[in-house]
Amino acid sequence: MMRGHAILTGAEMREAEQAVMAAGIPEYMLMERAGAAAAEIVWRAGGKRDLLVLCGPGNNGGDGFVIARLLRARGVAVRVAALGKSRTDSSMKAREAWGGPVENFLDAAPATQIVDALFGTGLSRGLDAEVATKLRALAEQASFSYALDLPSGVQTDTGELLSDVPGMGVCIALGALKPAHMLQPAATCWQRLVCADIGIETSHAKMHRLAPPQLHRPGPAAHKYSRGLVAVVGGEMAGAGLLASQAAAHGGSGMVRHLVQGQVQEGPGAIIAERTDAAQDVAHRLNDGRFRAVLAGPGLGRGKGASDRLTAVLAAGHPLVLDADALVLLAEEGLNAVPPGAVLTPHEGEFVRLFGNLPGSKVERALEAARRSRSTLIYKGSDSIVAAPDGRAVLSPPGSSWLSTAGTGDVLAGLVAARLAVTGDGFRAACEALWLHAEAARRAGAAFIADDLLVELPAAIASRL
Ligand SMILES: NC(=O)C1=CN([C@@H]2O[C@H](COP(=O)(O)OP(=O)(O)OC[C@H]3O[C@@H](n4cnc5c(N)ncnc54)[C@H](OP(=O)(O)O)[C@@H]3O)[C@@H](O)[C@H]2O)[C@@H](O)CC1
Ligand SMILES: [K+]
Repeated sequence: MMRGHAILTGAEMREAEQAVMAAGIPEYMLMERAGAAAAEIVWRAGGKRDLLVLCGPGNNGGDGFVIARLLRARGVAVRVAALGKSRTDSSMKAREAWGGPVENFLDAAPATQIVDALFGTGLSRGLDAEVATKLRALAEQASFSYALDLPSGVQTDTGELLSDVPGMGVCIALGALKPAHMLQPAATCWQRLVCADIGIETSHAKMHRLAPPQLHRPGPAAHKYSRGLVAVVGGEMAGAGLLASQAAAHGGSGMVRHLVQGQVQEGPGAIIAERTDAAQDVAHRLNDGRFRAVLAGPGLGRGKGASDRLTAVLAAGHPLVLDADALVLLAEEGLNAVPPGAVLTPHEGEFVRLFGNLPGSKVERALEAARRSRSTLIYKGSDSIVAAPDGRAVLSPPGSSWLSTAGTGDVLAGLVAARLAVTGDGFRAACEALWLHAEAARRAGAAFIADDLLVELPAAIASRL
């Protein structure tokens, strides 16, 4: 599976920094590297436009002093404004090396470009109101704005805004991404995110950014069963099951059986729709060892009949994808009913019903829920997370906000089932499905409906072969 950029928490970042220092590289050298990498990004974007660097008391401010010095050397008209004294050894050293005038932050006049180097991973509370107000004013008056490591006011591990945070142009993550670079509301505080490599070791990271998957075309001996047979167990609302079935069919599986409740509706000829009104009918159809994935939830309903259908699904012994109403029903039955290795796809409301109000960041909640349910989780939202019981997590960058429309969840669930049938690996299937779903949305443009995503799926898949 292709790995995206590593994501480290604030504490993991400090550990990684310690490891680099233990290998003989002093902290100040890391600061020089961070400043040089960021200065290069600012130089490429803004060239010789006048620049104001806003420096805080810690090492984030120290990085700012390095940027100021390096860009002054390139002929940029640089001013520096600081929020009090520099308090760490490295930031004092960087300030000394700058050697130029340092204005008082609250009195600083605007500039065409600003670098926010007030606080990074060491932010411990929200900014004082007058500091936040001044930062917003300077950001709004600038044509180019850069947040160093994180915009000041953003909590590193949770993505919360501890005080008002202005919109920034570029966020320059240092050494590795942090959870806040992927999580809401922080992840919408900038237009562009770049990660500067400063030689921090990240190969041990358990969290990564969602990467474009590496997909494979079917081999010459492939047939419909070898490519993966999927069952979609529908229920009271036929449309949702049909959408999920179509997504499962377009997601690369070999064949889809749609177990319908009530009249069989008109749908694509490639999908085999079978009327299975009673739970025993579902159980009977699922008694087939060729199924590689069974999806239940979209349009299932929440009454006794739906509950009985779900019981048949849980007992069938196939790899499962459980979504929507299946999750609501499971919240009543309890997590013990979920066979290990399933993929669960809750949005916020379904998540809380299933797992209650867990503490911690969205990533921590996702990982705890994966552990408790012994399942892979896609914790959906504009910052979707894939979490595994073994502690791995993949965080999705913000995608198209047009996905907030009816039926897109059904499409995602169908895609997960397809990829599970193809790969046999729930975590991988969840990541591939999430990426393909986001890519289909990107290709669909704006104001699309869920059905439009289906049309874009073949091209989205073709782009990753
Ligand atoms: N780790 C790495 O590998 C590398 C890290 N690098 C850089 O270091 C950055 C982290 O540096 P850092 O730990 O010194 O923390 P930083 O964000 O500068 O602030 C801490 C200071 O601010 C203060 N303070 C906090 N909140 C406040 C508030 N609301 N209002 C007022 N004060 C507040 C806090 O005081 P205290 O909380 O103790 O009261 C403390 O004095 C990181 O983001 C990256 O840029 C790179 O140089 C190289 C490699
Ligand atoms: K910052």
